[in-house]
Amino acid sequence: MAKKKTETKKTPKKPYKMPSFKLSSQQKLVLGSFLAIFGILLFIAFVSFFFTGEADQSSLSNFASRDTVSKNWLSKSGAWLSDFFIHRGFGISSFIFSVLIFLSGLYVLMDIDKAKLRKHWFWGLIVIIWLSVFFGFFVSLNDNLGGAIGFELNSYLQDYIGIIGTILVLLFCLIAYLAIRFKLTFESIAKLFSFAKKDIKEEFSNDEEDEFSIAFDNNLSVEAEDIKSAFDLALEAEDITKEKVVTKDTASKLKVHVVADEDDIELEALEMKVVKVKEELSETDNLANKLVEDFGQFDPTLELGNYQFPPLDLLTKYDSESITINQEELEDNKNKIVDTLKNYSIGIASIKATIGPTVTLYEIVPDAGIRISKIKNLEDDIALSLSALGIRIIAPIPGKGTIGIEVPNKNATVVSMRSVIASKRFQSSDMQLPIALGKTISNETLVVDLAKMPHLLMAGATGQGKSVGLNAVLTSLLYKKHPAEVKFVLVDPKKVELTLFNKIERHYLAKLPDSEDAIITDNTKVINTLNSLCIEMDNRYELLKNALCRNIAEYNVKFKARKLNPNEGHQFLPYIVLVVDEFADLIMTAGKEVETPIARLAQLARAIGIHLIIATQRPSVNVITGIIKANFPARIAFRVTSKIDSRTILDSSGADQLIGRGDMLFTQGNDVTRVQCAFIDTPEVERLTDFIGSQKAYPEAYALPEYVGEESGMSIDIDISERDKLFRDAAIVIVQAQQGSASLLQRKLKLGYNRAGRLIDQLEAAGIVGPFEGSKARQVLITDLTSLDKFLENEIL
Ligand SMILES: Nc1ncnc2c1ncn2[C@@H]1O[C@H](COP(=O)(O)OP(=O)(O)OP(=O)(O)O)[C@@H](O)[C@H]1O
Repeated sequence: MAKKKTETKKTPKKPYKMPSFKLSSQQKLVLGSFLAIFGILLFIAFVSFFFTGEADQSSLSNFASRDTVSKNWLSKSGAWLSDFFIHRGFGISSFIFSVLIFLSGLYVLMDIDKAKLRKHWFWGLIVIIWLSVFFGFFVSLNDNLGGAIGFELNSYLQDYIGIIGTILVLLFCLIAYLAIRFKLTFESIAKLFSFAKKDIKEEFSNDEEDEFSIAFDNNLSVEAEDIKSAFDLALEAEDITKEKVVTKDTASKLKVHVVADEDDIELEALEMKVVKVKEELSETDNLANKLVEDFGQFDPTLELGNYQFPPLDLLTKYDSESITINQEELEDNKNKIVDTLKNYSIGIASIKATIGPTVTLYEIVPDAGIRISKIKNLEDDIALSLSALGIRIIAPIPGKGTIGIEVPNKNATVVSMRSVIASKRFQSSDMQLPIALGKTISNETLVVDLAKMPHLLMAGATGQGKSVGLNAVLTSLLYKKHPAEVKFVLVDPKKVELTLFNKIERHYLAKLPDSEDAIITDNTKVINTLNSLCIEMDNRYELLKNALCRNIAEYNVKFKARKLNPNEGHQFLPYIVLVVDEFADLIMTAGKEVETPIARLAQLARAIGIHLIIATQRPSVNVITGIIKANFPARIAFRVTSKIDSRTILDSSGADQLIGRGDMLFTQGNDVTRVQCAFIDTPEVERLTDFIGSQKAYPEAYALPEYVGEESGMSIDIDISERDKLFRDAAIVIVQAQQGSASLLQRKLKLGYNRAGRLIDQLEAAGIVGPFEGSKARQVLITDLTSLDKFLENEIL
């Protein structure tokens, strides 16, 4: 058993990745034209060699001397190269080299998929060798036909298998080549010979019957009618269901053997071979393979092919970055912890310190028999004795069997954005949406995948590092993702926090088609954007459904492999990250109208690549509601002022004991990790957005689907005859209460939300209530019941 366990623990070896050599467009132009021209030069030199080769023999030995003259059209170099390739190499087949080199140049110039080029080289080399061995037979005619290599290989083969053997080996190679390269089969050769036979058969069959190939026994001619009915009979006998459509293709492969008696034309036996129809799917597959072969995989980054990812230098290196170990402080804290615990008669078996960027973790193993809850209760006493804020006791540390006491360092170190972006963990991560959040207490960079979270909730009191945290998230994505791969929808009611990202509007932002600003600062517009995202979500689900994919990653892989037809609406789908700063403000002003689409997106959008990040400085239960919490398992808590706030965010206390300035607790649903958030200052964000913004961009920001909201003043035309039966009652309720709200109708008429909503729409169309006004109830346009009666009577007239 034990052995088994150790075996399973072995970490799998990482597959070796080939280094990729990506050439810039300029390099491609230089290399491509060099190869193409070199190919042409070789060709000219080779042609010339057959006229001037003999005369140039003597010049070859004096290549270095300037006085030696060569007759080759490309002079001494031409003479030398053609002697090397033709005379000493592969003979006449060396011409293929010049073609292959020229072709390579074209492939590089036009940036065509290299897989096809490799194929050309592979088969080209095989043909070169075969031809030179073949021409080796004719060395007596001209030794340049097969070249030295062809001659040597030929005579080598002859020494071992003789002339006949060599010819047969060459013949076999030729057949193998034709079979593999041109998919030649024995049947296709046989087909060539069967044309004459077919002509004879056609005499016995009319138009329909030439779909069958018929073999007659006893050379008997059977009427076409009979054959057809026999065929039908056979279909019935074999109980082939009607749905099985036998295509013309299949039918042509059907063979009906009819055995008939000499005097009687009755059919005795019927043998039928049904060839299965090829699945339609594999046909698109083959087409896709061919497309990929011809054009390579679809590259979504092609439109901004020259886009340069931001360099690390844009981010600042801070002086106080490296952790300095203050031995005195460590010793002092240790003594205080030990003494305090001793005062409560808690003995310690061992103590260990791990120094993090902002806090040091003291891990203690208490003496046997000590209750853990006893230590946990001493939190305040230990804090008092250490005279420090932000002490957190983790009892026990999950998975370790020790008790942790986190004590803030006197001099906290800054975790720079630069250091986390430069970390190997971030650079080599192959996550879909990697985010470098900061450093853990053991000083390791914490990199998480937003796509897996799948949404993130950030909360904390004001001034504790939320905005910096949001910037860190956005920066991580900007450093790792191409503009084609991710789009942001930014909502910033504070109007100042995210403005810098305006510069990258046409690279990375998404917006509604008719809106001017990509960053949404107006709360009423947020509702439109959220609803538009819901439409985008529904559209994407439709695309995924049609493509038979379960998630966006699968879909994009399929699209890149050219298995999805853009004419059917398929397109490469970028991830969409919705960032809402100050969520509380939104909920306060728009309430349900915001919560409903947010909840819908949070529940459903994970598979189709829409991820939400919402930040709030007011972590109260009416902002972070149950529905929001249920859909945001990944949460970040910066410092908050009360235990209740901490519980609201994390479902546990702890955030109230943080020290601020980016000190945070992160959870993805289970363990809570203390992390020092990476710090990025406004000038750094500015440099970053300037760098990206100065590059070539898309003509427009990514367009979200249009959403026509109720508040857009669109008049709803509803036919009187289509009105709800309760229309009159609803109108009376509304006019009596002088309050146009759907919830009032729900209560008074005991209706569901949808029906009440429809009634309000109809009342608006009739002109009884005014248009939608955000969170306020609609205005009632009719003042009393008498006017209402008159109004409705006039309507009927
Ligand atoms: N990760 C960090 N490392 C060091 N200092 C930080 C960090 N994060 C924030 N700070 C400090 O805290 C200050 C406030 O941060 P920030 O503006 O992000 O707070 P906030 O929570 O967004 O506040 P508000 O809600 O008022 O916008 C920053 O100016 C910075 O000095």
